[in-house]
Amino acid sequence: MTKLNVVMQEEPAVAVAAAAPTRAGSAGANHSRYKKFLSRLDLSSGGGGGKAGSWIESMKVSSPTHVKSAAARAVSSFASHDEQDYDGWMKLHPSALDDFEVLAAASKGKQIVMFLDYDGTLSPIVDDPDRAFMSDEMREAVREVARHFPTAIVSGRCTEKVTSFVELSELYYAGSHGMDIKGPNDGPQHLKAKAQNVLFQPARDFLPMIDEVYKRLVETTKCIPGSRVENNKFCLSVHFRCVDEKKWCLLAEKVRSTITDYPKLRLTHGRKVLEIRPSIKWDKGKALEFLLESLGYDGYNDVFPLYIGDDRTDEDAFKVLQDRGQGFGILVSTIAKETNASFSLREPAEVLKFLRRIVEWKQISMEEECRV
Ligand SMILES: O=P(O)(O)OC[C@H]1O[C@H](O[C@H]2O[C@H](CO)[C@@H](O)[C@H](O)[C@H]2O)[C@H](O)[C@@H](O)[C@@H]1O
Repeated sequence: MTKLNVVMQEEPAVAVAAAAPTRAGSAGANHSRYKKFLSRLDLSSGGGGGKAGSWIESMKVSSPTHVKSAAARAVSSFASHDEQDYDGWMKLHPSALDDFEVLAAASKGKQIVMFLDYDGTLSPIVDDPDRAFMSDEMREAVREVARHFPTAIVSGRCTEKVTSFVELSELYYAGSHGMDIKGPNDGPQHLKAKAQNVLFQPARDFLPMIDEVYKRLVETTKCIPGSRVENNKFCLSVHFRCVDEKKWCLLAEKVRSTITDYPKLRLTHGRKVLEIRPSIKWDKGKALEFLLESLGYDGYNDVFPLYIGDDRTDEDAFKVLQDRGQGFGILVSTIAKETNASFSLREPAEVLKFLRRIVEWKQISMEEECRV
């Protein structure tokens, strides 16, 4: 994994503190507030802590005083602001648009299977999670992708919610961070036939517990303006995007004290969101493997999975691809971040361009094959 001047997305201030002394004052304040917030969660110990020690670790890595790796120093020694750091990072994680030909050549003769995260990948990040709609252009691009390649949406949201946003019945959906997998109801015949078998819910036993914790969290956090608890069926999201930073520690404390009573749950985090989920060995990476197997591609060398995502939870899927040496992960990010992805795209608008490009490329390849 590349070690760089790593920052956690949604914490640009930390990066700024490292790179732009002029803004270091407010960045430093932000950073220490965030550290306090994390320590309130006491994530490194049991009682719902789970793997959150790695969360604390990533805070340390993103700290301005963290000693950079040799690679990071080589890349960023000349850097004096964020954009230069990003340019260095881009050399290691090139744009999937600029290097499209490289990516396409690597997939030549192989079956591409497309995996797409939803929030921050297909739809822009907005304050209200209920209004994170994808554009009609994006929907059309995903529809076209699914006409050419088996396609799955892999999201932290519950399957019903993300399906209602995407509105394409020909896709696979792996909601609740991959804990609720459904096959297409519609679409090309070859997908429909295989999809009949696809319905997997490894955390079914947790449903009553998740419901109970949801009610408790709604109650305990209601005094914190802007906070919001989202029931994602097999997991929960506690949003703090609209919470005054001064109240983050209080929110953290309330979440921590609630889930201490549930040692079978663990806490992770995403973009201004705390995520509570069952402590089972299941994540977006496992969901990707499950879907590849369901599609009949297990042990099949000529498959080329592409996974596009923006969040920490997508790293599990990038890691699976890296370990299998198959396909590529593409990270959506405007900042340099530690990642297992090979390529990058800056934002959903670039994802749209990439999806259109890959369809166009596939159509041209098919025409060429017909001519031969
Ligand atoms: O795996 P994803 O599809 O990326 O889902 C992850 C979380 O996404 C949503 O929250 C994020 O997007 C919201 C809308 O733009 C934003 O307000 C929030 O701050 C982000 O964290 C979703 O609401 C969560 O339930 C998902 O876990």
